[in-house]
Amino acid sequence: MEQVVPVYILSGFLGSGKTTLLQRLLEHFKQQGKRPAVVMNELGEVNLDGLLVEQTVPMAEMLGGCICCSIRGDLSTELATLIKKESPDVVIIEATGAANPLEIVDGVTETSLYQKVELKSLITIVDASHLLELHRAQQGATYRLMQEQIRCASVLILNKMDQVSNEEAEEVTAVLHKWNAYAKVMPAVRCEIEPEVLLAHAGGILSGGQLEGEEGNIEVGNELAEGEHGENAHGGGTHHTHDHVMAYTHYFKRPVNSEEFEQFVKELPRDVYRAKGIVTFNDTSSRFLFQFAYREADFMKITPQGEVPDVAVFIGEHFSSGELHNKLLQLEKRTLVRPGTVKRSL
Ligand SMILES: Nc1nc2c(ncn2[C@@H]2O[C@H](COP(=O)(O)OP(=O)(O)OP(=O)(O)O)[C@@H](O)[C@H]2O)c(=O)[nH]1
Repeated sequence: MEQVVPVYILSGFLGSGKTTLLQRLLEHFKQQGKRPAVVMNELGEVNLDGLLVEQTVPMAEMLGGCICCSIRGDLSTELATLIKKESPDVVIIEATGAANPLEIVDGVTETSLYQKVELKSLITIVDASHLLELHRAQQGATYRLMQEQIRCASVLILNKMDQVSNEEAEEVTAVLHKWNAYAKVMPAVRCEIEPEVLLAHAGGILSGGQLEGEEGNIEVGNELAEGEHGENAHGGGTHHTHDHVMAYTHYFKRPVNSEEFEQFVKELPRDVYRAKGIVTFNDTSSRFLFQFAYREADFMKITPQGEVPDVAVFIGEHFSSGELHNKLLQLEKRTLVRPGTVKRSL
């Protein structure tokens, strides 16, 4: 008889730590002798997170849009095809950080109509200090989206605890309990949680109906229905677009100077809250994967398998992609004028 394939959804705002957790879970399943597969959704046109996942892991990539909006209909088809082709023991879906998780729940449940899948849990990862800052400001589309991701979760990972004080940790934990009284809250640094413990707590997805019924108990329960989030035509009546979120993908034509690039990343406009990419510098010997999340940048040496272009993706709200484009072009031009600068190691 056909096995029922368990499916886990990883939700959480951009840069909160979804890929970090994905890597841990994949390792765990493999140690158990299981064959995991991944559905990965990125707002940009290239799957940079995918490069951090071992090539032996079967993966369906949904690029250039968000599962919950523009390419939502594809999720159930992609999931079904992946299961048919690869016969995995378990599937993990990593949504874009901008996704409304209830729409993904819908997609997975749709798949279960023609394929034996069981949605096991929706794990939401929260960047502790980012949430705290937004909660103190009490406004903005990002704040409301995070709230939605937290409310839908069956388990919550309060990540990046290394960046908050004890008092702040208490304050942000209280916010999570207030918004979602049902989910277990697990504090973590780099999502370091015993997978068995995490998966044991990861039951009981809240359905849209349940959420509606519970709104009276939850602070600012229906805020997502207002403001920048408009209804769209997908049907179901509760879908909210997030057209305030935009992504700019830049393909580099030539290497850039590492110090100038670091400076450029440091000076990114505040409305760019996430960036990542692969760059070749003219003054280092290796290529680098760079990450920028909540104003922190990180550079890692990388040797990508196969043909991977030099590319950077910027995600944020209402920023000028033209301005970024011009600045990057200038960096590229400058290295044309000043070739062969001193080698440095990052
Ligand atoms: N200081 C700190 N950094 C972390 C922690 N967890 C993850 N990071 C870093 O935060 C950045 C983003 O982590 P990811 O796991 O890529 O986040 P993500 O949610 O997959 O990001 P998107 O795919 O853009 O939505 C990376 O540079 C991580 O190394 C943590 O607990 N503390």
